[in-house]
Amino acid sequence: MVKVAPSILSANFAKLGEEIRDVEQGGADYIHIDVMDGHFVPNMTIGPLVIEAIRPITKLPLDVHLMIEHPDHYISAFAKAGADYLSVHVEACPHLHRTVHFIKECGVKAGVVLNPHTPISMIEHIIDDVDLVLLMTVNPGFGGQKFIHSVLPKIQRVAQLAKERNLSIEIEVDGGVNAETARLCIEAGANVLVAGSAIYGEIDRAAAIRAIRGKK
Ligand SMILES: O=C(CO)[C@H](O)[C@H](O)COP(=O)(O)O
Ligand SMILES: [Co+2]
Repeated sequence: MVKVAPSILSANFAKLGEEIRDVEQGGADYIHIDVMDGHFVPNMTIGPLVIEAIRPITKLPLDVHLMIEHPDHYISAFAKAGADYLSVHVEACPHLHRTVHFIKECGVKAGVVLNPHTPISMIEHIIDDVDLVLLMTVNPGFGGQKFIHSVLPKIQRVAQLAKERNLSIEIEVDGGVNAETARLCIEAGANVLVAGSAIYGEIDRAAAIRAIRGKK
């Protein structure tokens, strides 16, 4: 079953509540929230306060993508704010095992994220402990970028690892996802598709979500 996670990065922040309700009514499965610190990535977005404000306005799980240095310092704040999934970049976590287990101790599902150039071998010894693997198909920091096709074999490799080890993890893809690239990701084995501009750039968000899911 393919899930769609609209990224609010491309939403109108002046009416964020309405923008979230719109995609919930349009059939979204998760709300994807991009947290950027201006250090790990060259852009700044939102913190726990905004997540706390969003929490009561939707029943959907909040899928929080941390693009920040020293994520351990902020994990409990994001957990208290109402995150359902907290995903950290392996490139930002020298003690990834500790970080993943700290997320779980905070009562939140744990995800690990790989930049386009980062090999799957980086998560071979942690994949059994996580709930979600997120593969970046753009270099993180901005919405509206072009999908990097060379990540597709990495999706296949994660799907293969999950099968070999009998893991029921979410395999999520983020960056440049539209109806056409979504199809390639699903074929490669992804089951959660993040999309910002391809959903919030359209007037009919329900139709955009259906198109990404591969339904008319
Ligand atoms: O993590 C992200 C960027 O770092 C965003 O989730 C992603 O870019 C979504 O935007 P789009 O679908 O427009 O590429
Ligand atoms: Co993201």
